[in-house]
Amino acid sequence: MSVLLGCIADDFTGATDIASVLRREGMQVLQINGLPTESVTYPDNVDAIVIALKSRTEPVKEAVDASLQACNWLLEQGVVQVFFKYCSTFDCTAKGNIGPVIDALMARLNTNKTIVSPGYPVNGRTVYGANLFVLGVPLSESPMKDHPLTPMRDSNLVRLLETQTQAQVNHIPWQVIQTGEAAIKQEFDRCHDMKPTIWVMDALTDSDLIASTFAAEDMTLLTGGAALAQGLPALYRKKGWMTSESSQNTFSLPEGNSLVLAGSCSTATRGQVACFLEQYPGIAVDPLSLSKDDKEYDRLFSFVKANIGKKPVLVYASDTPENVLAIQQELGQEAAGKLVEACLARLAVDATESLGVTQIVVAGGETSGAVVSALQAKTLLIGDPIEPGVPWTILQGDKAIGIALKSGNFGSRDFFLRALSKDTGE
Ligand SMILES: Nc1ncnc2c1ncn2[C@@H]1O[C@H](COP(=O)(O)OP(=O)(O)OP(=O)(O)O)[C@@H](O)[C@H]1O
Ligand SMILES: O=C(O)[C@@H](O)C(=O)CO
Repeated sequence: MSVLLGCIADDFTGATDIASVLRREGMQVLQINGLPTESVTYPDNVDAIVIALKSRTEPVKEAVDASLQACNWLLEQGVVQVFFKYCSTFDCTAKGNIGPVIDALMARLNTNKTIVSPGYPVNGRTVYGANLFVLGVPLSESPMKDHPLTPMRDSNLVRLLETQTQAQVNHIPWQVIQTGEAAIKQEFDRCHDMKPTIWVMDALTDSDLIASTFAAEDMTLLTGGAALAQGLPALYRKKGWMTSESSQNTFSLPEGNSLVLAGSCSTATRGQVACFLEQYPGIAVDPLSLSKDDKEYDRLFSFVKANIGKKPVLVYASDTPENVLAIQQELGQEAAGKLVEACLARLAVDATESLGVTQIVVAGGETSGAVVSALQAKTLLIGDPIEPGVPWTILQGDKAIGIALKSGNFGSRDFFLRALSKDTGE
């Protein structure tokens, strides 16, 4: 059997996150950026394909259509399970897109049951009593309440989902989950409803997540954060679908200059920006000037040009919630986001074309989507993780470019420095 698992990720950092988890557990993984085109080919030994969409904040219909197209393509490749990967902080808007995409995928896969499990213990995301916690703080009291695009103001996953899905939403408490696979299966079996049903799964530890995937072995659709996927390679080995560890991709980062582009305004990214600036040069984007004419872009590019070389350079739009709000009130939330994303994406293209940049670290999922799309690489090869959930990858395009896509909230304070001092491969 070849491709076993097909993942549909709603943003690009989320895609490299789940790809990295599957690779760590011994799968050969291919990441496709955007919807696959006819020209996409892959080796026979690929076990899992991750399709990176930029559907988290798109209008519902567009997100559903793109997810269905991705699902159809994955089914054509013969996958046995489909995994809808969303953020471990359940990032969504009031309208979706998590619920509507799950509904559409359930209908497409002709199934009436799935699970929702965003927990990611190693990165501090846990679910208890159907409430999502970030480093022990309820989601709605965590910095996610001020996210520029998807402010999360409710921590209860059942309540959040009920406003977004047509399905029945049930909950399996941790007291059941921690007793293991058999008890969880009994919970699933108690439901004889023909109505589509989603179970929100509590998860405090990796073992809880692994028990959940084993209990859900017959479900054709799984949904959750990247950590939920960690048990799948072992499950597939148990079923005899995967016999051994696949040979892994090995690569060295291409020699050249390094650029860090930060479009995330998360607390973690702002700390990483401050840490980087203690040692290396960086420049802040001024979104208001950017909205007026090209002078702001020229200022940023000139700074990068003047400073890049032996040292890495940082360009960041990351700012405090108050300042971001002020910019959004002036320019509009979506327009401000797109403007900043387009600027950082343009810098990535110009720096790789004319400043010898071959290593790029991007912070932020939407920002990563914009940068990778602008670099026009259809596939990514996944390397070793720099920190949990953030691997180095190599863009498969005309030029070899190493790129690390860091989820806004991930990484330690010195993440950018660690990323740029680390080579990858086996
Ligand atoms: N100063 C700013 N003013 C307004 N919008 C900004 C500013 N800086 C960044 N943005 C926008 O905020 C959004 C941040 O989203 P992004 O997904 O890149 O980061 P994140 O949400 O922290 O990361 P992740 O999705 O991986 O958790 C982007 O659309 C970006 O362009
Ligand atoms: O799950 C996470 O937190 C990340 O993979 C992500 O999706 C950030 O955008």
